[in-house]
Amino acid sequence: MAPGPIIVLTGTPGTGKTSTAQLLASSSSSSSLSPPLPLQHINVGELIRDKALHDGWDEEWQSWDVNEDKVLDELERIIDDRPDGEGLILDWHTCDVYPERWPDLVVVLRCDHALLWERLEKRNYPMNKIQENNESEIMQVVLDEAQASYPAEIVVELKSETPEDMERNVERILEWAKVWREQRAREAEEEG
Ligand SMILES: Nc1ncnc2c1ncn2[C@@H]1O[C@H](COP(=O)(O)OP(=O)(O)OP(=O)(O)O)[C@@H](O)[C@H]1O
Repeated sequence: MAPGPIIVLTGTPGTGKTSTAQLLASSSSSSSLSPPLPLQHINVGELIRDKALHDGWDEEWQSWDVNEDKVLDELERIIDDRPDGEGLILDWHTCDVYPERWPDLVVVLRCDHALLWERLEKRNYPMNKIQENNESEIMQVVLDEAQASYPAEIVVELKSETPEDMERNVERILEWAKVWREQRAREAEEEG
């Protein structure tokens, strides 16, 4: 069986990547598709912390000083070693570090900036980080980054402000994955 799709799920911190990726992964494994199309959730931020893919802790920004080469090597291992038929969801607040050939779909989650401010405040983010992320969301930095890094036809922007938005987004991505697999199977058949 061919490998499943690589879905880059990105957006400003707090837009809902991890919540969406968790729902997407669990919905994909419980869906009635035959054969199944499981999507494994990779929380890249957690991977960086757990596997020390960084060069230390930045006190001012309260974040890891990410070592991109180590991150890419680790992700490449995960991509190569995944079981046949399994897709991946790469959940991270940045997306331009991946090689262009990796993603089959790039989803950029968007959220009203006032709502984002509240979400980050609830998480006790330091003020400089709340402000930076808020400005970044207003200026659509992550969307611009995605559009500059990947072909327009694979980049989609989805609103993620309510639980209903999240459910709708998960349904849309699952539907996309199903069609993506059907197209791949047709192409493989044509190639003989
Ligand atoms: N669509 C949504 N509707 C309502 N609440 C949401 C939605 N998406 C996320 N949230 C809430 O916003 C907060 C941040 O969500 P989440 O951790 O998924 O964001 P994130 O983009 O992964 O953040 P980070 O990049 O910092 O990991 C959580 O409390 C979550 O429950």
